[in-house]
Amino acid sequence: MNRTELRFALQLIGFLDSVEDFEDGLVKLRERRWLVWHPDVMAALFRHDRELHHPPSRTLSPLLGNRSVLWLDGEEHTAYRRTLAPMLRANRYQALIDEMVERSIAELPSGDPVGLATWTRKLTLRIIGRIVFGVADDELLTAFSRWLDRRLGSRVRTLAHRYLTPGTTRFDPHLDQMLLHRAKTAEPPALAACLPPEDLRDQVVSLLFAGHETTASATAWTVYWIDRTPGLAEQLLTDDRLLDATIAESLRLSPPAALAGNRMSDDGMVITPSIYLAHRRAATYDNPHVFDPTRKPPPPGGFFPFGGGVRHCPGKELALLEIRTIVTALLRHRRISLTAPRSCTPQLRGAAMAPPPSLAMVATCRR
Ligand code: HEM
Repeated sequence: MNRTELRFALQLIGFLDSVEDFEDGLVKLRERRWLVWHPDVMAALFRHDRELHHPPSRTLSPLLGNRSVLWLDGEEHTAYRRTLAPMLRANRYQALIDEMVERSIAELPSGDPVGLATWTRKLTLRIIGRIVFGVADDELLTAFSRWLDRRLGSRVRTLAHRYLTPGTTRFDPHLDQMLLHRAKTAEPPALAACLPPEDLRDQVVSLLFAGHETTASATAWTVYWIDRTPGLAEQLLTDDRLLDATIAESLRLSPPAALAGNRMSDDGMVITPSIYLAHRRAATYDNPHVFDPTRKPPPPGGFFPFGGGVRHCPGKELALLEIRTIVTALLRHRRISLTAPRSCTPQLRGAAMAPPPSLAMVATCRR
């Protein structure tokens, strides 16, 4: 590994910040591997995505398994996406999400701090757990979170998991057994009943993982930006379009996934799209570091928090519905303030950017 790749691997956000001003919007990481974020290159890449390969992530494949949807390719991938699409349609789950959000907010202590990202992670995992299994099982989800946290719960753990014993499978047989039992006994129309039985473990783990980490971070970042913007919380109570613009602007400035999945050409050239850098490009956005929900829409290839091409996130609408529902309910029922909003360096969990665990929310009941 050369110096550039080492910095990219060990200090992802620091490295991305250091190349932010590269006008070409691309940087060579090593021979035949490029990091790209120029909007024209991104738009072309996503247009030709079907012709490219999608190699497994070195960090995630030992956890999610080799048969995860995240790196299935070709016809298998297309068929799997076709099965998944109707099961992830957001409007099927509005009532379920409303109920779970109301319950989680009612459980919040009034006036006492709770870790913001920890709370959103627990709630979004409960929601995707119900969607996948059809029933609530907090014990199983707690065991799943613990297993994931041991591997990706901090930057140090992510790096240790990735580089100390690279490629070693990190399944937990006991947890897998519990997940498979739950998935096999799921009542239709729960999602697990529609998954291919031969890859069930890898697909269940992938959906639980992809379906909550990013949504939890996006929700927490949205609450963070609302807290940092005087007067915004009150405006959002009556302006739904401003709420959607606020969520979009939070996804721009604090994208939960700093990178989209690697793409590889037939001759082995690897391209890593950087969502983080595309969203901060000065030639694309005026004052890119300023949070401004009234911005005009970005050009094609300039905004892609959910990735793009044939791998674009199938949970996008579901995620946006969750974020909208959680933020609206929080603002309606509670007066929110954050305890450490100025020291908010993102925490890396895998390639996901979450607010640090020290960022706490105080949610006082509205009278
Ligand atoms: C704010 C929340 C979310 C963000 C920012 C996000 C972001 C992403 C990104 C960047 C990718 C990679 C796309 C690419 O390589 O071009 C992806 C893939 C994926 N996401 Fe999401 N995601 C979110 C929520 C969800 C939810 C709720 C689900 C529900 C299960 C989900 C399921 C998936 C799956 C299965 C893939 C793999 C798709 C494939 O490779 O074909 N995501 N997501």
